[in-house]
Amino acid sequence: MTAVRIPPVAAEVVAVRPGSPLTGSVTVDGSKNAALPLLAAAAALNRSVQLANVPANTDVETMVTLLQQTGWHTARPVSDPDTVMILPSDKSQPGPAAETAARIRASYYLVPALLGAYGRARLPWPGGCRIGRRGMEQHFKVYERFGDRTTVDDHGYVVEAAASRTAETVSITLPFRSRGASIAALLRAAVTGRPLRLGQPNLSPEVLSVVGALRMAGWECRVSESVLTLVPRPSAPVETIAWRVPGDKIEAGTLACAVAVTGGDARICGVSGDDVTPLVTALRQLGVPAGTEDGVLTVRAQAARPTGKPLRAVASLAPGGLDADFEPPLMALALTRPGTHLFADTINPGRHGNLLPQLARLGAEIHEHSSTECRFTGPQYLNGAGVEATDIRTGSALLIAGLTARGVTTLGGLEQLRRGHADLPTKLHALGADICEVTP
Ligand SMILES: CC(=O)N[C@H]1[C@@H](OP(=O)(O)OP(=O)(O)OC[C@H]2O[C@@H](n3ccc(=O)[nH]c3=O)[C@H](O)[C@@H]2O)O[C@H](CO)[C@@H](O)[C@@H]1O
Ligand SMILES: C=C(OP(=O)(O)O)C(=O)O
Repeated sequence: MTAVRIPPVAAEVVAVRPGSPLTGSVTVDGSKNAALPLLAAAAALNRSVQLANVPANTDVETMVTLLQQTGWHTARPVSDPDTVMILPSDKSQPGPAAETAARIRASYYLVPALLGAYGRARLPWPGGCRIGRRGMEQHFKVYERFGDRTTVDDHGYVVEAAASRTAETVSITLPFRSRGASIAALLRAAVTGRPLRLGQPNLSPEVLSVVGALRMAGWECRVSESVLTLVPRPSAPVETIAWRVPGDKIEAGTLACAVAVTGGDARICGVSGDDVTPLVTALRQLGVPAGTEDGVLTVRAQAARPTGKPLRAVASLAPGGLDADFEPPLMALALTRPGTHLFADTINPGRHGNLLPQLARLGAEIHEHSSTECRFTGPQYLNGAGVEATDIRTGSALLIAGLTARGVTTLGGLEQLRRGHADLPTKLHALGADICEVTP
């Protein structure tokens, strides 16, 4: 199959089939799930921020549009299109368009910036992937601890800023390590200037990149597993701040699983080793040699020795836990490896409901113990079929499965895949995958 590069927006499906082992070197984009809160953090500080390594996926474009709709100015230097400048709000814009905000889950990161600029935030319920209930009650508890008022209705929610100002420390302990609620607390503290003591914080790389950004903006931040504290420094710097979006750990993990499934050897560049440690552990458990050094994730599946050991992939919000978004690509890989493997994701309770029926179309036999836990025995030999990217990671997992499924696999629903990855098929092609974008 000839790989033809067509402008992404034109393709209706991606076709993929087995070919040679993937080899070579590829660089990941900046992380979508870190870029989204960093863009919102820039708006919350209401200072000039230069954010580098911003990925060109559609969720990030949506967030930039939301900033523009709510009065922030954004610019991309022609010489460096991966950099976005975010400039203070002119406070003359209407609120975000509900239909734009409803396209992504992460619109909730904008609440603190909107409270700082307008004293009020009205947003629709989180959109994005349909992967189960996405509550916000912990976000609301955070805002209420800052004295804000929250109200909800069928369409969404309203947060109104506290009427009175105080410099008192805000102390909150989260009942579970929610990433979204942790970032809400950090950004609300940044807007109000109030010291924060956050118990049971989420310490994922995405939260830590916001912590790093606030430190650069002059905040003192201490982090331990049990508590995170944030204190404003009396004389914070005022010039433009330069932040960088970390490399996309999930894109790196996805490419690593793709290389491994084909028995290839490749270098995946631009990602912090710490961010992919749980993924590397899972690859090794499946007998795939993998390691990280100096921002490069190396996979040497040509030397793989299937272990037959069971993989227990349980998504977790705990520090160092397996990010739920690593699970779908790992599942596509584990299907081809000997052993009886268990996958559980209670963080995104609708994910298995998306992914498993699509893998079944390729002939996968997976036993569902419950809606969030399943078990299967590999190796399984899949057959190409027409499948749908019903969420971002289901889409990327199906591309990995298509690299081994006999015949051709065609993946539709590309708008989901592109929400999270600007050009995953192009990166797979750069490693030698037999993949092409097809327009009718
Ligand atoms: C845009 C983005 O970065 N999304 C990621 C983020 O989601 P998200 O920001 O939703 O992750 P959280 O850690 O906040 O939430 C974990 C789970 O708890 C639920 N919850 C959260 C807060 C709340 O007040 N009530 C509530 O029910 C969420 O809907 C989710 O099902 O982290 C997840 C893993 O941690 C990833 O799989 C998502 O890809
Ligand atoms: C679930 C994801 O995204 P979102 O929460 O933005 O839909 C994801 O990034 O895989």
